[in-house]
Amino acid sequence: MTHTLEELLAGWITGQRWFAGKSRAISGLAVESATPLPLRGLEETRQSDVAGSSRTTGDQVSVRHVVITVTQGDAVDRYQLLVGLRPELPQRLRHVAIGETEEGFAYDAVHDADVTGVLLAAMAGDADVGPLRFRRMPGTTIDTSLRSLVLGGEQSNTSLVFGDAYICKLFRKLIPGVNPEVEVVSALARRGSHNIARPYGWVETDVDGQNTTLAFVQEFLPTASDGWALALTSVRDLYGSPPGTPCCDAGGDFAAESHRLGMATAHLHRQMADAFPTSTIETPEVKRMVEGFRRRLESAISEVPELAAHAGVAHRAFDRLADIGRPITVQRVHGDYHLGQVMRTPSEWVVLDFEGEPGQPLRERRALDSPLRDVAGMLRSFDYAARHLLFGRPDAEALEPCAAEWAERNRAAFIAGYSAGGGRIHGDDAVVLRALELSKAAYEVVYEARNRPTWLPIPLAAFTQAAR
Ligand SMILES: Nc1ncnc2c1ncn2[C@@H]1O[C@H](COP(=O)(O)OP(=O)(O)O)[C@@H](O)[C@H]1O
Ligand SMILES: O=P(O)(O)O[C@H]1O[C@H](CO)[C@@H](O[C@H]2O[C@H](CO)[C@@H](O)[C@H](O)[C@H]2O)[C@H](O)[C@H]1O
Repeated sequence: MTHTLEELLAGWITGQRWFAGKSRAISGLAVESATPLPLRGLEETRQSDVAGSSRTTGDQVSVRHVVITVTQGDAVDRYQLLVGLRPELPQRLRHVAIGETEEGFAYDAVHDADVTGVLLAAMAGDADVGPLRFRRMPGTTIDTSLRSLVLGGEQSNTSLVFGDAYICKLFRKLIPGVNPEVEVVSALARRGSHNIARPYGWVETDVDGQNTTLAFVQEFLPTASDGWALALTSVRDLYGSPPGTPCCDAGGDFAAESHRLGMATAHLHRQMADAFPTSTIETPEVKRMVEGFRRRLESAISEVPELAAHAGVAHRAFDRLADIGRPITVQRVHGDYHLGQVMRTPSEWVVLDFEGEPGQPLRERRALDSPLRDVAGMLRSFDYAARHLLFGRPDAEALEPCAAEWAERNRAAFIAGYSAGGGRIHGDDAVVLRALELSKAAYEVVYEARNRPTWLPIPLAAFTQAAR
């Protein structure tokens, strides 16, 4: 029996890791637009590029870019999909089937390397396809012959890696407006920054009358390792060393890398300050910012009541910031800075994912903020790296001082690197940093409670440490 695409999608979408509304029932799902993508051009490119290849797209395959609206109670969210249609689904695509429609078998075409090249081809040609605008970054050329694989392990977006040259991130949930990632990375690329992955192009359309980013293609860094994995290797080395070994003597000390990362962060902040407006906020605005921190804390407590026991230390830190009595410099920042967002290439630290904190409104994610917000984010991340590996270890309590020492050593190295790179941290900036760290920890408490409850002790420990 065949179904409409809407009926099929309502069942299928709840099983997708990027679908943000898993906890609520779907009361309506509608296809807002379905734009056929031009595979014929792709086929011609492929056939000339890959002579003798069996990878033909064939006339019987079609792919549509589909925007759906999903209604859940009062909330109406938009998501984008690439829906493929084939008369029959080959074995390799059965795991991504959506279901049988009158037009054929529908499937999630991001997994179909025979057709995803259309994204690169359209971008290379600066094509307008119905309401979709594919754009190539001026000054770049795009190899349209590469085949894609979906990167595993993602949550809110889907990334396709083409060959080992490009990574194309599809922003699944559509938030009207230009994605900060495209905005920031493009601006930094124009300034010749070495600390970003080179942008190649993007896809945009109008949503609610606003130019809205659908996808972004950047250089893929095939030989780079992410900061989180590197830091964990260092922590593992330390925990595997004979008891009493100081961090600096354990194999795999990370402090020199943390220092370099601090320098790279300062350079990036300088480049962002050059590329976008900067300002200062005076006492009334500082107080308003602090009120925002308090609201975040209260809302975190309502979701995770055990945080209430730690509210005192946070409020004291917020009071000190409210009374700082001097203006605070603000600029565009990364906004969700942590070790999983940075990659070490053989020559540089490269920073990814300039989207800001997921779930925050676009206006807030683009707002000018203290660059120390990013410093605070990374400091929290060192704490996470040190403590995460204590979970489930019988000797966790004995290792606790090691964890604290590793985190402190790397936090200090990062701050020293940040200053050496020209980042401003002195005098009472410690007051700003502390408040920002505890506000971030409150965000993390909610993040962990919702996503990884077993990790909740990590951000909670930030409050006990601050009380010491
Ligand atoms: N340019 C890149 N080169 C290599 N790997 C990348 C690149 N961009 C992202 N990745 C990998 O994909 C992961 C998720 O990327 P990210 O931009 O943080 O996506 P998300 O917004 O879904 O968190 C990163 O942790 C990294 O492992
Ligand atoms: O990378 P995302 O933009 O999806 O960020 C979200 O997920 C992060 C977890 O992957 C989360 O980061 C927290 O966990 C990290 C370890 O996994 C740790 O290094 C970070 O310091 C900690 O905040 C991030 O907060 C969230 O927005």
